[in-house]
Amino acid sequence: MACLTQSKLPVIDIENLKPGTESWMLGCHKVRDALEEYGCFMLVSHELPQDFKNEVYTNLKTLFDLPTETKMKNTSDKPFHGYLGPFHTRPLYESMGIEHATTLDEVERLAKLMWPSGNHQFSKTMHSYANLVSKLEKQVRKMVFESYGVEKYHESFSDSVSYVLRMNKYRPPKPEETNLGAMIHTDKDFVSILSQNQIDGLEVQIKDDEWVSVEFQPSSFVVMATDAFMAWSNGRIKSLRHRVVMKGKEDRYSIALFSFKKGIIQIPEELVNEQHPLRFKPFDHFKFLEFYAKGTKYADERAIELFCGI
Ligand SMILES: O=C(O)CCC(=O)C(=O)O
Ligand SMILES: [Fe+2]
Repeated sequence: MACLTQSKLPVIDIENLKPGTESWMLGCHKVRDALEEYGCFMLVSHELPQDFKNEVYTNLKTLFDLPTETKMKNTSDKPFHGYLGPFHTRPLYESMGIEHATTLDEVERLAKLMWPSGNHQFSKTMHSYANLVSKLEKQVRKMVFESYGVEKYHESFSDSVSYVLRMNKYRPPKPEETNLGAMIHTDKDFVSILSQNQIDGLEVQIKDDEWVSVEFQPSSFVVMATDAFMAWSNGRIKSLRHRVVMKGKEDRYSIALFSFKKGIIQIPEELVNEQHPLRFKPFDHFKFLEFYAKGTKYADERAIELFCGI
């Protein structure tokens, strides 16, 4: 049985670091070390003041309080991009995706589907949130690229990134029901950045058999490495296994910003050498998502090994 501890994850403040300075480079190495060793870290950001966070989560509650038929109107050609309702294997969970959430028109498109005359407050708030977090995502990626000495690939990579904002709600279990909100999995995007309302429930596997329950610090996000980030790093970065376990009697809300690279992800040749022979073939990120959605054997990092491992 896995042992559960409350030990803290690395906490890294990446604000006010200027590229080119010594403190920036130190930060780059801290971020990379955390992702290699833990597959995640707690990112402190003062750009998420409590008032704004309250507004974001008030809007989330309004969204999930809508009738199921309304929420189901949000569909997408891409797997895991639309509305996902409760399911017999995960009865506590429902989730709504916004594709290209950093574009106001796209957030308004969802709002018009949900409310007859749109919802200006919702659109404005969620669009600001997506933009704020996408800046953090871009900075984290830049810092990792720099730490590996492959920053020359960062700009063109960023030009082909698209973001999905995935809003999640977990209700507490009824007696006799499972308390598992989300089963053990690794994420399939590139970098995931997660925040939550005040209800904890996220658990991460930091060593082979050690599960840690995450206590979010005020004004913080959890940054998670994914299968695609692991493959890009030629296996150096750890794809984080995680799950959600509901403990209390209150609803839990969380929001993940997922980055996807349109087209092919190449493993930088600089990351291949004698100690690190090439482990993954170049792969199409959205094709990997489709492969996973069709139902592979594994919900964890073994999925990408099957898809493009050497
Ligand atoms: O709600 C959480 O804390 C985790 C969500 C998650 O793992 C996901 O959306 O992939
Ligand atoms: Fe996840």
